[in-house]
Amino acid sequence: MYKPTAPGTWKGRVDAADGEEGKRWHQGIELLNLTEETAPAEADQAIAFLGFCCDEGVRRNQGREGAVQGPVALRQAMASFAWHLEDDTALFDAGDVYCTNQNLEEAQKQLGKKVHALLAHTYKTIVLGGGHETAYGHYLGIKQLLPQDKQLGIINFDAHFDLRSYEKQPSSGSPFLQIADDLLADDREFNYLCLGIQQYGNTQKLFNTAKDYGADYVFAPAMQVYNYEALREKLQQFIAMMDVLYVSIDLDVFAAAYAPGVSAPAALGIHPEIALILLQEIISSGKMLALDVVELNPALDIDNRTAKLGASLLYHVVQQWSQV
Ligand SMILES: N=CN[C@@H](CCC(=O)O)C(=O)O
Ligand SMILES: [Mn+2]
Ligand SMILES: [Mn+2]
Repeated sequence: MYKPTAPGTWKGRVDAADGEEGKRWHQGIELLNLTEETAPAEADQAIAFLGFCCDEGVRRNQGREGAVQGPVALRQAMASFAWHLEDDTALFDAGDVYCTNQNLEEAQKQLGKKVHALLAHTYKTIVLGGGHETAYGHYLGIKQLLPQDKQLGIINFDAHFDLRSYEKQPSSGSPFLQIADDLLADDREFNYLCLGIQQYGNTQKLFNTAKDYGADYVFAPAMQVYNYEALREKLQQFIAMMDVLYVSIDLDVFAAAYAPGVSAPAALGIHPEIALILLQEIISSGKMLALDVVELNPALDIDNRTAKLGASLLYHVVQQWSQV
């Protein structure tokens, strides 16, 4: 269910004549094997990628399968990024958790264990999905690190609430209701802010569930750069009440022109620019503990456009997160 990344996986352009100045991510990233006892991160700033290779959530949610290839495509899209990280920063690839035999529940538990191993050893964790069922596994790892008196804030860039019932079975449509119920059972608050919601993409039932659980949200049409001050204000108010933030980026929040490679593309989805600006706000708070990028379906992508968008957002996340 877990495999470390094989040497040679990260490959790309080499500017040999430029020496250290020509360095790219594939030449700087270090492989981390989580089957062995995890050692504390030695670098001041250690950022680790962990893949969740899973189609089962999307399959159960009547979606279009292919998210299992998400981590592979995101790594490829990141490999040739120019290296501009400070000397105190180290970048790691901690391998992949696989969903086997359609056993989503077990795969999520395994993901939680690996996330916990990374966070407990001071790695800043970035999970590469997988469908949005990735979020519940990610959360299972985060919650073990969360002191009882700390408020967890969840910020989800998504066209969808993903608050579907999991009574029959969990899926990519249910992770945030699972998280909510888990937090509430533990006498904690469910603080959930969804950015980029499509009214046409969520039934009345989902809006009612969002209301019942006190979820806050911004509709996709309001996610515009001209509306930045109002968005910033809302975000800052949310962040101010939280101690720790978990951020999830569902690539289907973006307009299909930018993100065709997802199970449920949004023709009127948001522009990447506003997400980038808001991500910068979030990271600069210094409260972000973990982040994931989910729902990339490389089989439906066009010229790796969606993979490159996810990867480029991660470039900026890594660049900024390593400095806070
Ligand atoms: N991960 C969640 N996905 C959406 C899919 C919507 C659709 O297929 O149209 C959801 O469940 O709401
Ligand atoms: Mn989602
Ligand atoms: Mn979505």
